[in-house]
Amino acid sequence: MTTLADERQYVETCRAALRRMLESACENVIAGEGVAGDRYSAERLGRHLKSLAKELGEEPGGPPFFGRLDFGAGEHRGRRYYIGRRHLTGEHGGVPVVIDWRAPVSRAFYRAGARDPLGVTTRRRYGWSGPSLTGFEDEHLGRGEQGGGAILAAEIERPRVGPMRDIVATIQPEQDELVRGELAESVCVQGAPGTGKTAVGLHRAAYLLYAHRARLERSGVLVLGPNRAFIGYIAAVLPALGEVQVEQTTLEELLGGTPGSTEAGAADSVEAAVVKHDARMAAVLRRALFGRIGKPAEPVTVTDGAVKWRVHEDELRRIVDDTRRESLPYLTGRERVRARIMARITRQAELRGVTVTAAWTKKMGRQVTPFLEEVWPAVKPEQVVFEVLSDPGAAAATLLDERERAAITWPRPPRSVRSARWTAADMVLLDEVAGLLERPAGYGHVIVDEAQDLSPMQCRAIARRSEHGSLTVLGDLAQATSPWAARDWSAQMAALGKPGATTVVLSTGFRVPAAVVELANRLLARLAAGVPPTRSFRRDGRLSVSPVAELAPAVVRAARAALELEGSVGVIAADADVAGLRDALRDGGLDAALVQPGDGGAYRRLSLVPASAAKGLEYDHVILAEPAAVAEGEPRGLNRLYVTLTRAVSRLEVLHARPLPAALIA
Ligand SMILES: Nc1ncnc2c1ncn2[C@@H]1O[C@H](COP(=O)(O)OP(=O)(O)OP(=O)(O)O)[C@@H](O)[C@H]1O
Repeated sequence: MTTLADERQYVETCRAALRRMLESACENVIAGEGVAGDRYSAERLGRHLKSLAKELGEEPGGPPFFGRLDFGAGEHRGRRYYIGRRHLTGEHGGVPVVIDWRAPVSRAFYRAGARDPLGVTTRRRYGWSGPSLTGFEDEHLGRGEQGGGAILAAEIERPRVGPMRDIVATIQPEQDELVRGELAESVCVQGAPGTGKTAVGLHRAAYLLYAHRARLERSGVLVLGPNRAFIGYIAAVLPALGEVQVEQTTLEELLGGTPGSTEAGAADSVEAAVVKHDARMAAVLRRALFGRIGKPAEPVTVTDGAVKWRVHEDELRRIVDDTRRESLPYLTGRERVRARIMARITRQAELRGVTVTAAWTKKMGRQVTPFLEEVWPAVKPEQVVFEVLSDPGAAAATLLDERERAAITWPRPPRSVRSARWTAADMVLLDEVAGLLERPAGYGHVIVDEAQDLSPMQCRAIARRSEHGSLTVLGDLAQATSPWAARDWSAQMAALGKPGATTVVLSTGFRVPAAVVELANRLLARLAAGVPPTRSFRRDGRLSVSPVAELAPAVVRAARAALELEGSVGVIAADADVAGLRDALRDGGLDAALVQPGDGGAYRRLSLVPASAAKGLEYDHVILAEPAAVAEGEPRGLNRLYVTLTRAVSRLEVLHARPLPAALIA
């Protein structure tokens, strides 16, 4: 047994360890900069040490640990470990004073229970107020006692005041199993709102980088979210865990679009977008690209000045046909044809006694280019998509019906490729062609959030980048709002290139209070998503549903009252109602940040959120203005309503001037 005073003393030991690590990292930066040897490794070492020094320097006041394990049996019998966000090295590089939460021994902190204590006699959790240790709670697992006490509940129920934070202190066993899953295994997580899918995905990235650092630093880890606002919300979690090398972006940006550019630029009709996102477009584009390959009709002749060498058209036809059958990327195939022609020419030259040098081969190879341009022409993705959207006739015949072909045809084709304005769906088509031309560089691991909304063509873009890596796919079929959304996970995982991947269901919610969950669950039957209802971990929270005479003044009053309380406030409304509410809030003297999908946004206590941008976000207090308008706003309006009902952490206030949607009335 240790007292609070002992534990506070240990905090000082940890802070001293942190200071020592910082000093030695700074010294090493200086030493590292003077390292002899090659400049590349000196620079790399310097960069690594500098970022370590910066990281350490940024966290001197933070809690150095959040838990403790006392082992009474097994490999660690008689040992005590403090668990924190990072290893803190002991004096003279001795036993660490704090163990990283990702280390193998820390697993017991998350998984041990009274039924299977994993050798742990006591698990201790600490409560902190800023940098000060305020208390602790013990579970004597060895004596069969288990129960998340007040500290655990307080951490899960604390008001949200800024962007998303890490959950390392309170990861639950079913979440931990996913976080520490094998790198090679792709997994799909179906989870109700607030079950921690996003949190699990981010912590999994941090865990994998710890467990497979060398490999993943080379191949890369990518986190894909639905929009910029969401990425802005989650962006600080991984850096807070010491991981700054994970690329976090939206699919749109990954494929070369700039945030929000498509809203400002060209847009598709729903009909056109639905066809462009259909898997058959992959076959259309393949045909449009590979249809360029022609039949050789004349021999290839090259000369070194003295002698002419020739490859006959029959031979050329065989080369082209054989290469086509190999199903290589288009440009690789083109170079393979060149190499095979050159092999024939080289053999002839050698038989004639010519000494074949690299310069000779290069010179002859260049003379094959006109033939290739004729028979296997180089092309850019823009050219292929331009042709298909100008006239899908030949490429789409038999693949798309007449109406579908008409839907994707440009009403007024741009004069040239260069003047074309591409829509978001076109960017996916361009990426498909780029992938047919050359294989893109992939990632070691890709984490895909809100994956239920991905189209078959978007899935292919991700599959191309994770062909040799693995995937963590996170989503909720009940929150599917796109016209092409997934209906079941096995098909979606197959589209993502990982057929047969396991699907794990999470159903305990950590965000939404029980009363709010009960209201949202009423919609589930109507959504026919085949997912189980959520159970809430939380017993706190408040729900009110109030009819009002006039919406805007009621929203302003509610927002003003909510700002008196602690935590963030989000006003969520149908997209069409946002402009009016914005004016009303401004006239009422309230400064609300407008959340836009394409914009990472600055954090303010009061946010105004169009329903279409609410996915993945959360606010302590949510004012949902006119649910009927949200439900009517789009074909999958009830799914959208389900999303908006599940954004509240502590309080949901539903205000309606019109009758509530029938599906919401029990
Ligand atoms: N084990 C946990 N301990 C503390 N907080 C948790 C835990 N798991 C999840 N949370 C919190 O619950 C909230 C919801 O988590 P998260 O956003 O990851 O859920 P989600 O399943 O992605 O939700 P949605 O489907 O609505 O996007 C977050 O604030 C997260 O920090």
